[in-house]
Amino acid sequence: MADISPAPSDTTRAVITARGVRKHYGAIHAVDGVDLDVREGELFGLIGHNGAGKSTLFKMMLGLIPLSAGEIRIDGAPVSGGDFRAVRRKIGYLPENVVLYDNLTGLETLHFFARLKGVAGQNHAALLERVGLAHAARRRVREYSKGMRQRLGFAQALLGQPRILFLDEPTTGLDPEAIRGFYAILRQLKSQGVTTVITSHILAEIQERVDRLAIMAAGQVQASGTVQALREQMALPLWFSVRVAPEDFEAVRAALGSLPVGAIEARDDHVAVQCPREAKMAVIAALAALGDKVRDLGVREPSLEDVFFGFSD
Ligand SMILES: Nc1ncnc2c1ncn2[C@@H]1O[C@H](COP(=O)(O)OP(=O)(O)OP(=O)(O)O)[C@@H](O)[C@H]1O
Repeated sequence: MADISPAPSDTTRAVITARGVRKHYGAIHAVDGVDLDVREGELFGLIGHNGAGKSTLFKMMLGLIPLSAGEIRIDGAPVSGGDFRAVRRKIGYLPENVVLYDNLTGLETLHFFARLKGVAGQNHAALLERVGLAHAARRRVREYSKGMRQRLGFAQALLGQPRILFLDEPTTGLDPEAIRGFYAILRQLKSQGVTTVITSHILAEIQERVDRLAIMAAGQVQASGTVQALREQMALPLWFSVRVAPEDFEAVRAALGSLPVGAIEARDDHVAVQCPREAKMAVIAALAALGDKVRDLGVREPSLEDVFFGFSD
């Protein structure tokens, strides 16, 4: 399901800023000079190979581990400064491996985390219902499935109605329906101005849903922007799928003969045409001139996976 709410404009204030951020563990440069701005109300994706530095960057943004160099500000406050305590209360965090206590029920878990976070006055039963766990509120976590644990982890991140959410691989273990429900909640939160940073390895899931994203590799941001901007920056070709009768395959070739298209491959009931973005409209015009011979036409944009491999390899 595509996110149809508008992306925050370029002028929206940055809630998270990172400048020259580094984290070294001895000789390992886990994060190696990251500059990043995340705007208020934005749903921002952070993607990268295993070990690219995403979780380390998250932990620094949360003030959980010190920076080796650089500066991160959340809501204007440096994460290493005294003012960050107050900002910390506005942040919700779902770690990659959320630690839950098997002997507690779902409700008790939320009470426990609420005390730990110092937030009171929230209806925990309603929060469990929001993440689809109302039926399991009084069951012990030891009886929870992987997806239920993940939902409970998400619920704890939402305690205290945070304005900024850091979610590290939040959809791991969720079934497709739960993933939809999860993003529906993120959209609601976004409409209330909540800023969310999310990591995921499931690129197909993230590409339709984030406003902007950053691709990390070897501790650095290789590229950032909207999925469409990254596609254009990579100048990856599109693919047309032109459905025609086999006897008309040659007519398609001939119609495209003078255009700067790439591969033209005849398949079962269609011709696949690789096309640079700038030739897209000329190709459509040439195919339209074939009239009824063209029975159907599809265009496949490069996927986020194509873009990802282009930037991260
Ligand atoms: N406490 C630590 N001590 C030493 N090296 C570490 C530590 N934490 C992370 N690293 C190293 O830093 C690099 C980045 O790790 P990080 O966990 O940030 O990657 P990631 O992008 O979150 O990976 P994944 O997608 O697998 O979760 C890796 O090489 C990792 O081994």
